[in-house]
Amino acid sequence: MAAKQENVFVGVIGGSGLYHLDNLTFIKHVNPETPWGFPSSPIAICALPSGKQVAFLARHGTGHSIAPSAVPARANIAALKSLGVRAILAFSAVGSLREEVRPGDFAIPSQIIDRTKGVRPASFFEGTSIVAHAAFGDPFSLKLSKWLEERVKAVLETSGNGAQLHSDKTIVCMEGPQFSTRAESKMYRAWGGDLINMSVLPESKLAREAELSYALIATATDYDSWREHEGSVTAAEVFKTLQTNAELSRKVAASVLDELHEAAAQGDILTEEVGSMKFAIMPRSEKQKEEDREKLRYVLPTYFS
Ligand SMILES: CSC[C@H]1O[C@H](OP(=O)(O)O)[C@H](O)[C@@H]1O
Ligand SMILES: Nc1ncnc2[nH]cnc12
Repeated sequence: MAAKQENVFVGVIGGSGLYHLDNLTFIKHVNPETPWGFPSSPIAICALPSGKQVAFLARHGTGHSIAPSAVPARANIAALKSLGVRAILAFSAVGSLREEVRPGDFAIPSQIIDRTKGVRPASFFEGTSIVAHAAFGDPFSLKLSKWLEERVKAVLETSGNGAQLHSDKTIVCMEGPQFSTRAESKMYRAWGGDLINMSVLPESKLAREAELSYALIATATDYDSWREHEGSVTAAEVFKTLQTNAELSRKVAASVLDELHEAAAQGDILTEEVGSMKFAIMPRSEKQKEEDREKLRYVLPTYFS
């Protein structure tokens, strides 16, 4: 088990365009080797102006060298948990499937539609002799997401660039790396999808298995490929807004992390995830291999000690 970092209760996962929280004070890098390998890149332990510390992880690596399908999500979540993280604030650059969610706007989704292709290891229990079925009806931490809404809205209102916050949205997670066809984009809208990305799964599933609170701040960069009289999304289009969104994301992070650290330390917004796996894991049997129990102890010490 990696060494817990004294008083690090909040982890931030940066997506495309957000590779550093350079408005915070860098302290050190830690690079825990987990039973599922190393995280996308060394985790930066950063200090807030108050001195409180947070962990920052670049989902695609700081040089954006890791494609969506290859993100070591199990190592990322396990590494953050091993540091003592209890709540994860994840950022993601997303496509918008709704007119009202404009490029430059932010959204806090509440639901996910899985359009990944099953090529991403999506459970810590995969390949072990232990079976577990995590509850995932509400894929994001309801209390953490609600807690974030007003705070993120307040930052956007003072940002001056007209960015709005949209809540209670459904995000489609596709495999990629190519963007959607026009037909797929329209299909996702018909299914009730509001946003689209390539990275929220299995990250959110693994956070739930590890009993971590997890919320996503989606930052819109394009209208995907559903608008009749417009070109379909291109990386160039996405890149136009990435930096502006990243700057605003850093302001959001700097604004909420101090209070979130305190809340996470006290556990008052974490109760819904802590203990959620207690009845999800099949009862112990002689068929469960000790080496598998040891592996899972890394993320769920309560149940496998
Ligand atoms: C650069 S557009 C596609 C790419 O951007 C998003 O990454 P993230 O969610 O980590 O911000 C999307 O999921 C794709 O990985
Ligand atoms: N249109 C899109 N589809 C998938 N992921 C995205 N990230 C940003 N824009 C996207």
